[in-house]
Amino acid sequence: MTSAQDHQPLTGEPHEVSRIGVVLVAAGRGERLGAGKPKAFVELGGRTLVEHCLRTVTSLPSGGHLVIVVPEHLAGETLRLVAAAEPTGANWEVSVTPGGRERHESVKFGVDALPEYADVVLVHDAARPLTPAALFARVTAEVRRTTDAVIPALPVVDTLKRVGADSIVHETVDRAPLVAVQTPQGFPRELLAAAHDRLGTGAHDAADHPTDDAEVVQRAGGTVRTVPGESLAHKLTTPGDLALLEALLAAQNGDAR
Ligand SMILES: Nc1ccn([C@@H]2O[C@H](COP(=O)(O)OP(=O)(O)OP(=O)(O)O)[C@@H](O)[C@H]2O)c(=O)n1
Ligand SMILES: C[C@](O)(CO)[C@H](O)COP(=O)(O)O
Repeated sequence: MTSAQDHQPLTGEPHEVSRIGVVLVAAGRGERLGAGKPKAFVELGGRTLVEHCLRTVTSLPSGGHLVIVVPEHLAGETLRLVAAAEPTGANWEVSVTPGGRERHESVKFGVDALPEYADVVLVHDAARPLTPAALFARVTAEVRRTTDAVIPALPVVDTLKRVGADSIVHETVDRAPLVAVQTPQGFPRELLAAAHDRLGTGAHDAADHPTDDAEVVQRAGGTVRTVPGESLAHKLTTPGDLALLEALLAAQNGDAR
């Protein structure tokens, strides 16, 4: 496992140095959205979330391998979406693999499906369909510079309160050291793979599920750094987020005209 202390540059043959692995996790059920279908296959501006992410990732000039992790029964549909996607000219291979019951299992299956050459791996939620390509590039550059785990983060802007089960406010929480984190989260491949191997895919107590890969790496002793996140990387979780993302997309399209 690449430890946090190693700090060796990630090098290899010239062709291999720049190509990355991206795991797009899209195998969730989308229960909080309640759209009647898995969230990653919901449409935003006429395209599924999977298609939005596919277009962004395959526009990245590094090239590499994108593995899309989906519910098993939607693997065929996903392959059709990939086949129908406009070519980007970048050097990307795309594959599709079935996910697991929990997010961390889906990530592990995705990492296992990547080719050997992918020495840097980005894990991205399909639920963040408008994430700009610049954020993928920012995270990748910081992983290569530091050989640590790197996650995008935004400052928390609301006043925060700790509330009891009785709805009574107990205290105001100092927000200064708190951030809200996003994806893509980037890792030296060996660090991520070893941390997921250590966690395993067996049944875990629901309260003990890591909600992101940075947590998986931290549990294995790795260092996690932050880079500035992007408001466009907003996550689709509830129906209210869909309206917000539609508005962001419309503003983006308006800007492009
Ligand atoms: N077993 C799972 C669970 C989640 N995900 C993916 O992880 C990302 C973040 O998860 P979340 O927003 O929690 O999505 P869902 O699990 O689909 O949502 P919910 O918890 O509301 O069911 C999503 O892109 C989702 O598709 C996954 O690939 N496999
Ligand atoms: C990974 C993640 O997107 C980071 O913000 C997020 O933690 C996953 O979704 P959840 O809503 O926390 O399950």
